Amino acid sequence: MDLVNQFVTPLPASADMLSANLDQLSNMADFDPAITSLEGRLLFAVPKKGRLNQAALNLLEGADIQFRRENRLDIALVKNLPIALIFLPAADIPTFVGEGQVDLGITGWDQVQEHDAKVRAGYRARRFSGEITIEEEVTHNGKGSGCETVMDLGFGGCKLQVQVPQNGPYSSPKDLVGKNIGTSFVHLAEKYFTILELEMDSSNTQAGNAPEFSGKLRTKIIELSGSVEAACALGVADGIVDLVESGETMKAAGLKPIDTVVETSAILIKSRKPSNPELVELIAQRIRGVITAQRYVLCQYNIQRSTLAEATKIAPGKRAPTVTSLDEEGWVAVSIMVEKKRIAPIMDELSKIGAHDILVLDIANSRD
Ligand SMILES: Nc1ncnc2c1ncn2[C@@H]1O[C@H](COP(=O)(O)OP(=O)(O)OP(=O)(O)O)[C@@H](O)[C@H]1O
Ligand SMILES: O=P(O)(O)OC[C@H]1O[C@H](OP(=O)(O)OP(=O)(O)O)[C@H](O)[C@@H]1O
Repeated sequence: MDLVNQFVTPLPASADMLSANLDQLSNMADFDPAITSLEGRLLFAVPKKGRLNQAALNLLEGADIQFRRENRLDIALVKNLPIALIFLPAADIPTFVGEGQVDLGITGWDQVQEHDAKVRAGYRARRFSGEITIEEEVTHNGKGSGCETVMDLGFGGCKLQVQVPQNGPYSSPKDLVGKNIGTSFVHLAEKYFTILELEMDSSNTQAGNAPEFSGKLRTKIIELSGSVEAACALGVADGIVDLVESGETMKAAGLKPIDTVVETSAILIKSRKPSNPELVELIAQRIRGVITAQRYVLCQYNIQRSTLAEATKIAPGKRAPTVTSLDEEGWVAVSIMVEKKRIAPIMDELSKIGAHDILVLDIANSRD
């Protein structure tokens, strides 16, 4: 499979690295083409560093995807399944998956949206003559990226927000039109301000004023690769578009949010035509099982049969409770799956209505 030579959009920098890694792999002393070749393997991209890396590796472990990663190699062959893991920056994964060079990937929804906005930017540039409608911009939401979302992975949650200095002159996104915006998400920021400018111009037209939309974005988007929050204080930008999780970085930089561009979390994505759809489905099932196991606990308790209906109302279980008779007249044992975050108040309430011997057990793995 040619991993690096078939890109439609400009090649991400990580493509060169992959090419070198493939050469290294085939030069390894114990190279055995039968087990070391990428041929016939499903290619699965995993964030090589950053916020999503560890949680993604934990998911692979939970799904029993076993691999050994050679020192400094960004390709690892899976021992127990016909899969090769490709370690890439989270930002490049939608490009590789979207163009079908890689079958599956773990990345952030924000990165998929950014890639989509980048693909879309070419179209916008061609038609940037006032013809683009707001509806076209708004409804075109992730469709051009070439990636399909398989599932939300439930970690890496944060928001991409428009931020301005707390004590500055700006209070609404409209105040930033025509100003300088610092961001690493240049294409999403460009899309956001395109929509905003179109909306402002169309309401100007409705108010009888001449439309200002000249066919060129008036807001200047400045690309920054990190420490974006410093841009306002340093006089580089009037506002920024950056990720916010706890809000600590934003506050420390004296900034406040004035709008949210995208709410994001980590997702599993697949290409439109994966090389082995059955294996994609198997991996998706295993990952779903791991996520369910992480989210739920198993709760067991004993209760009088006459109170069972009331207890079931408090905690109905994921599908329905498993009820077994106890070797004691009028008593039953109940077993249910409960979301971890709700278990404490549920135990309180069950106890209040007369449940005994309430036990909570971790779930190691699960399958729907
Ligand atoms: N607090 C957070 N800040 C940044 N990203 C986060 C955060 N929480 C979750 N993420 C997710 O992690 C993804 C990767 O971000 P991260 O900055 O870790 O990547 P990276 O590959 O190390 O990039 P960089 O080299 O720019 O730091 C983001 O696109 C986002 O989906
Ligand atoms: O809301 P918080 O919990 O403070 O997290 C948000 C910060 O985390 C990210 O930066 P990161 O630490 O990944 O470094 P970077 O600035 O180099 O991107 C992001 O760009 C924010 O600066």
